Amino acid sequence: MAEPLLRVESLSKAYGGVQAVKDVSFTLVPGEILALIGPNGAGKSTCFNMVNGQIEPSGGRIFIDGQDTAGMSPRQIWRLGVGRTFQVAAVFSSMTVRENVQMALLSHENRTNVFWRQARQMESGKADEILELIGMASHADRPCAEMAYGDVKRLELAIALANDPKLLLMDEPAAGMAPRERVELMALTGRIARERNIGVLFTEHDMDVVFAHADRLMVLNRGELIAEGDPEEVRHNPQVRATYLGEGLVYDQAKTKVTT
Ligand SMILES: Nc1ncnc2c1ncn2[C@@H]1O[C@H](COP(=O)(O)OP(=O)(O)OP(=O)(O)O)[C@@H](O)[C@H]1O
Repeated sequence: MAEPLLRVESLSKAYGGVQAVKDVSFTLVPGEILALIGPNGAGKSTCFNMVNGQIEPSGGRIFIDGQDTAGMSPRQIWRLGVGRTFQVAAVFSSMTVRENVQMALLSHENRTNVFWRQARQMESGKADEILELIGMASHADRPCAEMAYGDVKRLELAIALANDPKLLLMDEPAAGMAPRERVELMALTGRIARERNIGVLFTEHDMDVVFAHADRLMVLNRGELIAEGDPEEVRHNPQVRATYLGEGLVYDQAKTKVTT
């Protein structure tokens, strides 16, 4: 069988006496949208940050495209073709939309040392292609400081795409966005991921976003993977229902609305 894009084997992380992640294993194939969900403190961010190299695992192994990432820095992992977006959008607000994407492209090619005057001329065609892809071509010359938060989050997706990722890690991509914008951002991400065969691993608290856009879900509780499957399987899993009901969350109301 072909090597999955991401293979996680028996991943664990302990902080002193706190076992944040326990023996978690899963795979992700190209073009697949995989959501990692769970109540607060379940271990989602810890898992995520082990995959992107920010946290060193206490045990287990992570393979990206068959390559063991043990001992690699976040930069080395990024170079394997791993793009990421953050809970709080990270863009240069003093630059325009196009300049932000140009910087990301130059960074991908290790050319951020060129003078900015020169850099402005470089990669503008490719930057415009990416902006076209995410529907922001008409915003190219706008300073980021003037943009609405939803547009900044879309730009962040463009920056992650500049690295030509095989794997995209999205930590609560919809946090802080209006409900309609959240659904639109994930629909856009899903479309691009399927078109370009990019595997996406994302964490999200908004169950509308998760159930509408994930191909597959994994549920963590107290560091352990308690369920895995397609949205319908996970929705009807008794252990998952008990976990979420314990948190005061009900997610099977009309249109998978979350109420707390
Ligand atoms: N640096 C740290 N030192 C000690 N304990 C930590 C540290 N980081 C996380 N933890 C603990 O590990 C557990 C998992 O935390 P983590 O942030 O991964 O959960 P999460 O599912 O991402 O939560 P949230 O949804 O609230 O972001 C929690 O009990 C948390 O308190």
